[in-house]
Amino acid sequence: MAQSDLLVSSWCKNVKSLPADYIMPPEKRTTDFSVSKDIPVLDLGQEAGRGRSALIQQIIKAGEEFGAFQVINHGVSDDLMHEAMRVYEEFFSLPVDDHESLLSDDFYKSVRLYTSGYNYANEDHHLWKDTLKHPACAHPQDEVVQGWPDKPERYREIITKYSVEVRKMSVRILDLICEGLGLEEGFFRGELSQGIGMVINNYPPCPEPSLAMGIHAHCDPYTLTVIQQQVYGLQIKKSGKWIGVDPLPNAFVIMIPYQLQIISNGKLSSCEHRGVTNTSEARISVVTFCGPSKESVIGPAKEHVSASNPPQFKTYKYLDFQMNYLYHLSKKNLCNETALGPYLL
Ligand SMILES: O=C(O)CCC(=O)C(=O)O
Ligand SMILES: [Fe+2]
Repeated sequence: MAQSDLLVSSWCKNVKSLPADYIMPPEKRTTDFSVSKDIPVLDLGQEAGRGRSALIQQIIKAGEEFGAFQVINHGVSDDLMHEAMRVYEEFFSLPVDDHESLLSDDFYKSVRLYTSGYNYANEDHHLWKDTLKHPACAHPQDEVVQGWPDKPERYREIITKYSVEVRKMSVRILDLICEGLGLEEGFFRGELSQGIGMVINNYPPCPEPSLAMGIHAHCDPYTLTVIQQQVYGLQIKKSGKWIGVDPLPNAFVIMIPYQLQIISNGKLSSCEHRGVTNTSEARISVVTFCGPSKESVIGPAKEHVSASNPPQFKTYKYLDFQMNYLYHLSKKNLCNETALGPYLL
């Protein structure tokens, strides 16, 4: 079948029940769709005034307890967030012919539109989503923009602005985390946050959400994950229980990925998360991340290791971590044991 015919968005309107290969086995289904107000909502505006040290404490506490928090007053304008979401709504509504050049089943391609998970051909059960991924840009002049979609017409203009602004906010949050963890100033600037990218997921309305899955439970491999959403669907796991993240207008969800857990020697928890679908509204999640460059050497920071607090993780090259992560993702057995196991001491 042509790649374009596989996109969920190209055929989902014609089905009233879930095709057999989208029905998850019972252990992979989700029965809990409740939204929680517990996940901390932090006001980044406090940074400018006397609230800075309180903000840092709130970030570290949320990172320890939830591995995630939401931010408001973060410096990215409401208009730009709105425009970016509009661009993605338009992108995923384009006729499939306009997507032809982006569609690919080669998971090594840096710019790629694909359906379901990382490796469709190898899946027993498909995910109810289509995904676009590409590198992000840190400056308006970055050449990566030339490889991005050129439709809708405003794509490159709006997403360049968005990517630059979200990157600024991410570096700001990483600086606050750096201070909260007592690391050397600028610890995360440079190679630990140089690998930057965007993943945009489109989950069309689904006839049977309790049998389907949007995205399986996982932790991200990166240094920091930023998510924009306006429809409910993101859930995080806390103390063994799944809780839904309330989609607040103009807020970003910030998630702690594996590298922050490892660098902080387990003080911060990486956030296990998954995506569920709903019957009535398409959901788009705009994920912007920063990760280490391939050659970065990573391990618990010296400030978090002592005789009474021995290192929990080995020191490794990020490329090695990433390859191991992708290997298990493609083998359908990605979980904390397989992603972190080889790096545990
Ligand atoms: O759709 C979401 O909110 C989560 C997406 C996600 O976890 C990912 O793309 O890694
Ligand atoms: Fe994720």
